Amino acid sequence: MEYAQVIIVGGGISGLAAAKTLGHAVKYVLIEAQDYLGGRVLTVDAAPDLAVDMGAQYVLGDKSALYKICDELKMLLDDDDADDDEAVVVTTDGKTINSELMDKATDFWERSIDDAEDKSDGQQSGLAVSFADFVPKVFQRRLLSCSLFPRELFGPITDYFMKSEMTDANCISLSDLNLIEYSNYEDPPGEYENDLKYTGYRPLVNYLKSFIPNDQRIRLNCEVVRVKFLSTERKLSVEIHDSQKQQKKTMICDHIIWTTSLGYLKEHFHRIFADEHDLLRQKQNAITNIGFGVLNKVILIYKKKFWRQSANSIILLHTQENHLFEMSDTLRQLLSNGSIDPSVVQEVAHGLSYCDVLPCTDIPVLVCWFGGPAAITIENFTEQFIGQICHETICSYLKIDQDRYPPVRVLKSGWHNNKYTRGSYSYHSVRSSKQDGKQLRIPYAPDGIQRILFAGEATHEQYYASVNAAFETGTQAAKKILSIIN
Ligand SMILES: Cc1cc2nc3c(=O)[nH]c(=O)nc-3n(C[C@H](O)[C@H](O)[C@H](O)COP(=O)(O)OP(=O)(O)OC[C@H]3O[C@@H](n4cnc5c(N)ncnc54)[C@H](O)[C@@H]3O)c2cc1C
Repeated sequence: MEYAQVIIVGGGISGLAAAKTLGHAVKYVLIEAQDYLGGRVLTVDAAPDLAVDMGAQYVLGDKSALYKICDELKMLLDDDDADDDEAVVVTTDGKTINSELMDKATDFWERSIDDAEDKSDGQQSGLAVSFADFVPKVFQRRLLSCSLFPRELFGPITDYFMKSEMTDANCISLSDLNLIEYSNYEDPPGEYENDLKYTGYRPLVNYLKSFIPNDQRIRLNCEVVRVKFLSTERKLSVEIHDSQKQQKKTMICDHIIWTTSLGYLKEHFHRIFADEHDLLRQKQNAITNIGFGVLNKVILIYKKKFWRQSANSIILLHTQENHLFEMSDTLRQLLSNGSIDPSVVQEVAHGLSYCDVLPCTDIPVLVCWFGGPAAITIENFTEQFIGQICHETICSYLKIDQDRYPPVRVLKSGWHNNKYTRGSYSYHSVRSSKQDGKQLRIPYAPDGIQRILFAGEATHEQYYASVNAAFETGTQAAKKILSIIN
């Protein structure tokens, strides 16, 4: 039976950072269920000289260890003009809203979160407080107290901020987002969001992979399906399913660094560790309680820009609730070919509130963000169909003929249907607490020695849900193993 000192489960940023840290001296193998390395960091070629990220897109915190590496790899966009750019804010009937008004609303939203956080501090401890119970109400009171905002915009602006928050926090609904834990969240140190150049995150994955001494150490298309501690031998037995060869194989090791997503653990934890009752007991609540939501992108690539040259984003304010734009023949055809209920068009159109203009390229690219239930809906239809709805929604709000500038390519992510991810990243739900986070991180030591170390985005204490979290937890788990081995 093949033996390795360490088996790393998962070849996302956490697993790759662990491999880099273990270095040449340790005999390790990295097992990855999919056919590529990077996991939720997935860069695809969209056009000649343009790669786009279907997962993580920003480097968070310009004082972080991860940022330093990305900077050295010259991956970061040095966008001096970015400060002059602003959002195009437009309503259903094509009215443009002054972006300063949106800035004011953003300030109100942020202050409402602060107020709500202070208020929730005073709540009885142990009582979970949902984001939805406080923030939107406080926000609406602020809008009411300010004469700048027309009454008819209260609802659409609140709806926009709620959708943005659902997208950022990546929760199923704001009623499920734990306000107390939300306020305890700390961003990676430094400037929050930093854009990447046209190469996306790819150079980071290649850089981390370059530390793996030879390809024998990487097993792609291999899923770890069962783990058992052999108490007599004091070793771990790891059953692996190779989906290409359609073979099962068992390996033996001393330690595991486990980096799979929380979404994957929610589905498979009990099966994989069925023999390890203490471990099941230890982590069951954490895995059940901590939230794992879905965030998806639809990327529209155009030949020509049809939005304002200096716009860095497009915000759609849905001022007419049940409004549906006049569909083009192309969209009608796609609907009837797929026998699709037209209500899907409405759901997707209403779910779209925010698009980024990709700053790293002269090619016109819009990144449309979907959170909450619409993020799952869009996974069930083709790129062409969903892309066409996004395109026509944007055109209808901007009052542009939808046939004049059709997208030349559409890309769509599918993080929920990906069976090795089952969503995008973690958040604290109203059922979870700091204690659950701690339980998720705790290593498993059946014989008093830490045998299975848990790493990955969701196990970071402060800034879970980020690439930084994946990188740091993978690095730390490997350092811990080095200290045990040596
Ligand atoms: C749409 C989207 C946008 C995001 N935007 C940002 C952003 O802008 N900035 C940011 O910092 N973060 C962002 N994130 C979050 C960031 O991508 C993740 O936090 C990070 O990449 C997680 O890395 P990881 O190594 O912990 O997990 P993963 O990347 O999920 O790696 C785990 C790996 O384990 C593999 N695996 C699963 N099960 C098994 C098994 N049984 N056996 C073997 N292998 C297995 C999976 O295939 C996967 O490759 C975003 C995520 C998404 C989805």
